[in-house]
Amino acid sequence: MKNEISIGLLGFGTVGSGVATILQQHQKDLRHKLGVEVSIKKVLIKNKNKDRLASLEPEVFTTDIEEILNDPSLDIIVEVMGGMDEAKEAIEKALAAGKQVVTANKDVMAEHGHELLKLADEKKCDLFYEASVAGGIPIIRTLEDGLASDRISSLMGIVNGTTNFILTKMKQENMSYEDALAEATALGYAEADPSSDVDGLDAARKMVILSSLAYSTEVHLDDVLIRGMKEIRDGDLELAQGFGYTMKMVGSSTKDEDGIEVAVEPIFLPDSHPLSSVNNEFNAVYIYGDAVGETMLYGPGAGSLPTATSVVSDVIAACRNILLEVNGKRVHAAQYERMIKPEDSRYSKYFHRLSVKDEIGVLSKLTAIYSEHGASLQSVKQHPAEDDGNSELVLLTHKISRQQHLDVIKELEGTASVISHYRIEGEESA
Ligand SMILES: NC(=O)C1=CN([C@@H]2O[C@H](COP(=O)(O)OP(=O)(O)OC[C@H]3O[C@@H](n4cnc5c(N)ncnc54)[C@H](OP(=O)(O)O)[C@@H]3O)[C@@H](O)[C@H]2O)C=CC1
Ligand SMILES: N[C@@H](CC=O)C(=O)O
Ligand code: NA
Repeated sequence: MKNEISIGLLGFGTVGSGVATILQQHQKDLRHKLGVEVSIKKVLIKNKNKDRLASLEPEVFTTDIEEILNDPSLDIIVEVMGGMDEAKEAIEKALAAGKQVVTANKDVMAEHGHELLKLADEKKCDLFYEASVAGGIPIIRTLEDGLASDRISSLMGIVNGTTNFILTKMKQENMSYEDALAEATALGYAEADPSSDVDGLDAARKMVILSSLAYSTEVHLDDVLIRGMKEIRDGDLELAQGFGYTMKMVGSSTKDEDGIEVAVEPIFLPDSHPLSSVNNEFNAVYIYGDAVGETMLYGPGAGSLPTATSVVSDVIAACRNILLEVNGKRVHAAQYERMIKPEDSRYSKYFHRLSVKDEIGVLSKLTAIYSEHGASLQSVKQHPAEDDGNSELVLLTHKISRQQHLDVIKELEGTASVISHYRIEGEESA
């Protein structure tokens, strides 16, 4: 029986230093929970001269990844270095060497998770990745364990802390997009390349991970419809508010007999929707299970200690399995064939904001386009003409297919200029 479990930590930045802090500060509790000592024996860094957010003995640090991956005394490799190829290779090597792996890397898990989990199964090793989605929220564990008895039919989440922080600051404090992004970066929420936050890729990766798990099928990044924050125009947040909606960057996925649809986009959420009041860097995931009905998990989606909480919980799970000698026993193989829904069977209400020449007959020309495509309108609002003789029209549709929405937008371009358009969440009565 082991009396000590040793960790090799790949990365000592925002998350890695949080992992060290929690392991140090909660050492007594961990010893009580596990009955053994858990300690960090080696840490990979790039730059030996950097100031660190947590302190460890200087001799644990190395810039040579092989020194960690080839160390037979290490039981668990914690990958919090980020990036793609090197991190993926490190996870593969660690699994090949029979080590348990914990990662916070959604880039790797979204794009290579299926093959890495298969490798973990073959090598009878654990590969845990709770921190990869919604930092401090135990969402992976909830889908794998808490809701294991149910069939999930939809998931909706605010799964990117940076974009939620930016939208909150813009709405509540009238902050500019640039200032809000700079603050999110300074607070350690944004990715090394924040374009993956604001362009929706980070959230899309998280939705791939969640949807694959929730529906027990392979979901690929190409399957996700992605629209980023660049689609948002000045005045859109206020317009949303005027109609009783809140603009949020939301990841959504549903499964029915036509297949799965997954999207990440700025959408209009009714103010009464539970996700509308999730602000700043907080995340929340709203789940609908056939048996359980609605549930929602809420918490910090990014940041050093919240994310490290999930990483260390995965370490604890791996330690328990080591002590019971049951690592690598989870079933990861997908149960269902991958089936993605076509555009013409994805239904929603839409918001269309147009700029039109303020002249006689323009409104009837526009509404005729909607009728031709079988898209019925819930409301039409016209704003007075500006000095340039153009006025703005805001149209809300009833539920139409995404294909109808795209066809209408394309055809409108001859008669009007489309300023912005968004999906509206909710039923007709919202
Ligand atoms: N920050 C957050 O809130 C969250 C992050 N994540 C994920 O966690 C992972 C880590 O993120 P975060 O801690 O923010 O990243 P940081 O950039 O803060 O830290 C990365 C660490 O890895 C080290 N590192 C990176 N590449 C190399 C390399 N090639 N060789 C040696 N060392 C290397 C860096 O070394 P050095 O310090 O010397 O530069 C640094 O210590 C990422 O996958 C991220 O997506 C997940 C959820 C939330
Ligand atoms: N950049 C990410 C960090 C956590 O995954 C975010 O903003 O959510
Ligand atoms: Na999580």
